[in-house]
Amino acid sequence: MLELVELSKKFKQLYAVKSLNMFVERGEIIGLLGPNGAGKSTAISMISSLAAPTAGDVRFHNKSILKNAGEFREIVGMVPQEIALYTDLTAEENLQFFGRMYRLKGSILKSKIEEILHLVGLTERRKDVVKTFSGGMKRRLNIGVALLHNPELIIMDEPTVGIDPQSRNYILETVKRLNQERDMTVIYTSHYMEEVEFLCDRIYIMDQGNLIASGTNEEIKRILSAEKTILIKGEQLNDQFISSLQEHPLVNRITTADKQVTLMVAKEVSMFAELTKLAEQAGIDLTSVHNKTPTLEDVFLHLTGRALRD
Ligand SMILES: Nc1ncnc2c1ncn2[C@@H]1O[C@H](COP(=O)(O)OP(=O)(O)OP(=O)(O)O)[C@@H](O)[C@H]1O
Repeated sequence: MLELVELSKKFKQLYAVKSLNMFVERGEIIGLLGPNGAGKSTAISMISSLAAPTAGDVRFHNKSILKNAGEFREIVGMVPQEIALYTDLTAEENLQFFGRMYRLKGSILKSKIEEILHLVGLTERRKDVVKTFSGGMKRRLNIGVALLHNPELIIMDEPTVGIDPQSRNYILETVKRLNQERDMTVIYTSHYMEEVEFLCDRIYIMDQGNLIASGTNEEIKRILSAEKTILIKGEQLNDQFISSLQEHPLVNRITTADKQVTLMVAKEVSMFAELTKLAEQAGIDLTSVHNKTPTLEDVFLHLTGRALRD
């Protein structure tokens, strides 16, 4: 359905996106995962024909969208990171306004608005002006606007950043429903790996403009088949303990967070006795040590040596 071919965008000396290849089949939910600045927004601005590539092509049903941007916009819905709504208008008035821009009118527009208000859970707040809405409600309405013209493909740029957990769950469930009930194809960007794990059939992981891994959840996690992750918890994990692990020959990688340390070691390595000894030497108590099921976050750490949320 959609194919990116060696797609690149350069800003002065910096490649925001470098030679990105990607394909999307009809009915898939594709995740584009990466930390801030990875190039996700730049990639989807090119996909939605809002920005011109420096090199490469975007093909939709085998046709370059670079030459057919107008036609392509009719079949794609874009949910930008920034909220694009009129805050002095009500939810319903916003939908009417954007609906007319898509040349919808009369009873068709009316029933479409009913359907969308219901879909994004805002029927009861339809008459309220948008400036009284929470961040999550604004984002839900923003998604509604992108769905007005029945797009075949919807592209969402980090739609859950900075909103309350309830709205976040609502949005995730709505995306799933759109996909399952209406066979909508979705490209979903995020730096939350758990969202992408929950939603997506296939995932592309980007870092600093480059594609560093792609595949299904399981395929990507198989990258870690030679390693395992150990999660260590303790009340006072001091500098001595952490540096003894950083310098340890059996430890491939380490990340630290409040009261916990995560190690990546070769699959066959058992660190238990070693950890007890190092804790004793550092004069601390460990509250728990256990092997962790790998996550996409671990894959990212493995591939880049940095945490996804740095
Ligand atoms: N218009 C621009 N001019 C110059 N540099 C830009 C421009 N837009 C993006 N960049 C740079 O390109 C890189 C990729 O940015 P982009 O916004 O695509 O990343 P992202 O993965 O979407 O991150 P975020 O989650 O913060 O939106 C960054 O280094 C950014 O500073």
